[in-house]
Amino acid sequence: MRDKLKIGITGGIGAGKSSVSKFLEVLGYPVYNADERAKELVVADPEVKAAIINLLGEQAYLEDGSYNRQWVGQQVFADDQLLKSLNHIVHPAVAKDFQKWSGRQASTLIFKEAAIMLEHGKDLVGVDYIVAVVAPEQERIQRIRKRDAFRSEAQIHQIIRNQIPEKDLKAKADFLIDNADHSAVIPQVNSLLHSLSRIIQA
Ligand SMILES: CC(C)(COP(=O)(O)OP(=O)(O)OC[C@H]1O[C@@H](n2cnc3c(N)ncnc32)[C@H](O)[C@@H]1O)[C@@H](O)C(=O)NCCC(=O)NCCS
Ligand SMILES: Nc1ncnc2c1ncn2[C@@H]1O[C@H](COP(=O)(O)OP(=O)(O)OP(=O)(O)O)[C@@H](O)[C@H]1O
Repeated sequence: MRDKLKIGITGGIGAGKSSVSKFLEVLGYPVYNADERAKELVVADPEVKAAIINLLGEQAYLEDGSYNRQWVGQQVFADDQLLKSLNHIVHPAVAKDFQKWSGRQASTLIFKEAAIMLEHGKDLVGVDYIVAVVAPEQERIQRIRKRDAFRSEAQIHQIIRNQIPEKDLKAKADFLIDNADHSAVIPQVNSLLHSLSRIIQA
């Protein structure tokens, strides 16, 4: 019997990580959203903020101190090296923050949602198993065009190019959730929870 099981939820842009995470939250499970927390930490953590300004310049922040996401996104998604350097600053801070957060959770089963996960390995990300949410690339592009009107189609392709290819994601993940437009996700999440509860009780 395990005292805590940490599960990573990952997937490419528009695959449906947040939709699956929201469903888990509705069921009462704690979910740490790494993408959201990263955007808070780049403002709240003075060391992270200084390192980002050193990397990208003052323009990374707006006059009111908020993170200039749109501008930063334009810079880093078009430049692999710059994205790597930004990851190098942000990811260790997120890993530390996740560790603190998980220590505060009473639940046996907790989740961490993040875009970047299999690129780093389970140990570094601090999870025991990884769930990949997948959907066909064309459907993902259509969803993002609808959700993020400010993003050009070129940027969506740049982001996809910077994420792990779906065939590698499928091969490396411990569990898969197929979130194609017409697939039923809720029964898959229920079956995942059933498998995880068996692991906890083993
Ligand atoms: C580059 C930033 C400013 C863009 O912000 P913006 O609000 O425009 O986009 P958003 O965060 O919604 O991301 C858009 C898509 O790109 C994906 N994405 C985000 N960061 C990365 C990354 N480092 N590598 C690959 N894909 C990424 C997201 O999952 C999403 O699918 C922001 O994503 C960022 O600071 N990323 C670096 C930190 C990071 O790696 N976060 C994710 C995991 S901790
Ligand atoms: N099965 C589905 N059919 C149609 N639209 C969907 C489906 N699942 C999610 N969407 C929509 O697609 C968009 C992307 O979903 P979601 O935000 O959950 O993906 P994500 O993997 O978290 O994306 P990102 O990496 O960009 O944060 C959202 O607008 C969501 O409402």
